[in-house]
Amino acid sequence: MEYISTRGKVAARGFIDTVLMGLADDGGLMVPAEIPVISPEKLEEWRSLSFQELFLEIFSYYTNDEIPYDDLKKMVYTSYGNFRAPEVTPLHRVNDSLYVLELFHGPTFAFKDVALQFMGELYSYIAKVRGEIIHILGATSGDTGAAAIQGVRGKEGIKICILHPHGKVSKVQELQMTTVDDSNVLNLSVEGNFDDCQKIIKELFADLDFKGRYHLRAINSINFVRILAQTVYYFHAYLQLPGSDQKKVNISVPSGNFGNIFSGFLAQRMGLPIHKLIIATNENNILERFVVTGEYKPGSFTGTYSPSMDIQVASNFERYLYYLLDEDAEKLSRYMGTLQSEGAITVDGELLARVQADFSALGVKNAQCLEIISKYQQESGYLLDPHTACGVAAYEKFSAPDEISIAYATAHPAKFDEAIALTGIKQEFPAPIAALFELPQHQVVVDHDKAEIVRQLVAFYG
Ligand SMILES: Cc1ncc(COP(=O)(O)O)c(C=O)c1O
Ligand SMILES: N[C@@H](CCOP(=O)(O)O)C(=O)O
Repeated sequence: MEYISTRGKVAARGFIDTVLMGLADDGGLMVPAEIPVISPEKLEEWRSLSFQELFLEIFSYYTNDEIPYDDLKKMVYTSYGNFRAPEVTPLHRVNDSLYVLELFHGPTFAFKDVALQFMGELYSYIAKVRGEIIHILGATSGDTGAAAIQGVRGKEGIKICILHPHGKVSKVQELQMTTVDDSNVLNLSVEGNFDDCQKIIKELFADLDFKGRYHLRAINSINFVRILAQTVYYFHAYLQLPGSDQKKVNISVPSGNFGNIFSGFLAQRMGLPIHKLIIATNENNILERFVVTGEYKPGSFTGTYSPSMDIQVASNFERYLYYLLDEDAEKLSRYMGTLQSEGAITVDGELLARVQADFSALGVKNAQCLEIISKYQQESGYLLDPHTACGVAAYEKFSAPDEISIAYATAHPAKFDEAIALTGIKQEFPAPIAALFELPQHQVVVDHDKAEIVRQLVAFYG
């Protein structure tokens, strides 16, 4: 398997070089040159596999044996050994037509742990085997940062710096990141929003001299391995679901940076028979507007009860656009140029019809988010986090009687008690979360100023 850039201007790379490159050197995103297709017979064989076994099967199509099987197996079993559920990502039945896939049983109680526990092991392996220096630079609206730090804290040969928007992450998210006192971790708390943080790190990755000199590596979903690791639970969820061989199966995905839903799009292209892929967003509804009208136009930033999805510029949208444009890198580059120069792009006619066949989308208002949390708590005793509640609201809008839906529970409700408390529901924090409130915090608050951030990075990476 070779990997190429959506913008078509980097030479094809292997698996490990693609991981190390992160953002493609031409400013695009790396994608597999060809998506492997899994036959229905093979899928049936996979029904009995554990999460870890499925992971190894799926990765075998992508890694070109650059990592010996036993080494990969060891990394996979280590990554998921500390999850609190033996199934890693268990399915919870809410009612006959709705299941919730609990993606929050990892160390930081959010879906990011699934890919980032593995990426921590992978980077550590690459540092040892290839002698590569791994200086991770990431941006977060709260969950990626916590999970990435947890995945690499204290690991030899790795340093990690995470930018988060100051005061715009939940208290638990902030504590998860800033109470880590390992010397290989730097938290920069940026006066700005997530889009500002993401813009700065993308500019630094695009500065090839800076990227090379300081060995910058990506953990955000611009890195293809994040996307690939997330496809595993699409397969696992579908194959675990009772009745998935008889009924149409929809998957509703709380979405912000478009990474999780893009993993679903990839799984679908690999042959997983997902019926509707549903994009659930909040009041930052750029993705809903795109699916409904064809216009992709970052708007003004709104703070919501689901802060991890407070994103206007969705990184992986470029990967989707590349496939929508039939893998035409020149056309894609023109569209991205227009987005840059005019602040918006529009698709219409046959292209828009294809977008609407690929996705359904709903932007959920704050009030509806809280109503859904209260409703499901009262009706079934199941407490949804605010992001998951957006996914459940979208399931309610788009599911038909002959279908089963899986809504992704992307975080544990304890991470977002500020919103849960507004419903009047009192929750008990799991012990590892409660313990965070006793620990000292380590972070540097910086202005939204690239030069200042660069000074911090140079001092940290050395
Ligand atoms: C809890 C939660 N739900 C949903 C999302 C959105 O996922 P994505 O950015 O992959 O679209 C995020 C952030 O990524 C998140 O942390
Ligand atoms: N919601 C995310 C934003 C970053 O997304 P990523 O998937 O590109 O890492 C977060 O929690 O930080």
